[in-house]
Amino acid sequence: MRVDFTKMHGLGNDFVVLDARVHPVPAIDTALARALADRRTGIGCDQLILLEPSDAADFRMRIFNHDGGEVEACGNASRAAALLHGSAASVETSGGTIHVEPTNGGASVDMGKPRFDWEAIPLAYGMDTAVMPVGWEGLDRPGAVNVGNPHVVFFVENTDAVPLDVIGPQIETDPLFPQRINVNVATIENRRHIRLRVWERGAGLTRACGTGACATAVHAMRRGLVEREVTVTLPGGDLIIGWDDSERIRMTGPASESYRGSFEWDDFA
Ligand SMILES: N[C@H](CCC[C@H](N)C(=O)O)C(=O)O
Repeated sequence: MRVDFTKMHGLGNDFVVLDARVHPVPAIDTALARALADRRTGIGCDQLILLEPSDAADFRMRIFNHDGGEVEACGNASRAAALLHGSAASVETSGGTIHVEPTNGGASVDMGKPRFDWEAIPLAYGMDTAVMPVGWEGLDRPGAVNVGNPHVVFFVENTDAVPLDVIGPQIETDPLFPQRINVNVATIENRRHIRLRVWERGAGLTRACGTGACATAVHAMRRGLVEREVTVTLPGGDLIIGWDDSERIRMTGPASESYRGSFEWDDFA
C-alpha cells in the first residue's frame, strides 16, 4: 500500500507527517515508527507524526519518537500541524488538548498549563520539583515540569560547555524518571533571553525542542530569573515563550514544509 507523507520541520527539529484524515494509514507500531525515522534505511526524522480525525477536537496528533516510542507532546510538530491544517484548530494529544493558530511563516500554540507536582512529572519518589536535591556529573539542582511531556531543566553558565551527548542519556534513563525524561541545559542571557540545548527522550540531541523551550522558560520564570515573555534561542533558531496569568503557556515560532513524497508501507512493516 502506498502512503503519502509530508516532510516538515520546526527550527530543524524534523518530522515525517502522515495525515490519516485524507488517506488511510495502517496501524503504526514501535518497530514501524523506528524504521521510518531511521536516517540511513528509512525516510529519516526526529519524530513521526500521525494526524487523525478526533471526536474531542478538530483533529488528533500522535507523536512517535525516533526510537519508535509514542509520547504525549511535541511543540515543534504542533506548529507544523498548524501549518498543514491551515487554520486555527484544537488538537487532541495524549498529553492534553492544545490550540494552534497559523501565523506568517509558522504558528502560535496554546500549550496548556504546566504541571509541577512530582507525581505529574512523573518522578519515582516525592521531592520539591522547583529545585531538586539531585545532581549528575556537575549538573545539579534542576527543576522538573510536565508540559504535556516530562522535562528536567538545568541552568548552567555555558550550555556549549556541557557534554550533553554523554550526560543526556544518563539522565534520560535514570530510575528517578519512570517514563524517562527530556533533558534541558539552559543559560540565562538576560531577563528576556535564554539559550538552550536539549537531549530529547527517545530522539537525542535535536536542533530544537518546543516543549523543552516551554519547560525551560516557565522554570526560569518560576525562579524569577526572566520576564513572563522570553526569547529562547536553540541551535536551530528562536522561539517566543509567554506564560501569562492564565497559567497557560504560549509558544510562537516558525514551521516549514520541506517536501512531499510517498512510500510503500510494506517496505517498512
Ligand atoms: N522527545 C519528546 C517528544 C518531542 C518533543 C520535541 N520535539 C518538541 O518539539 O517538543 C518526548 O519524548 O517527550
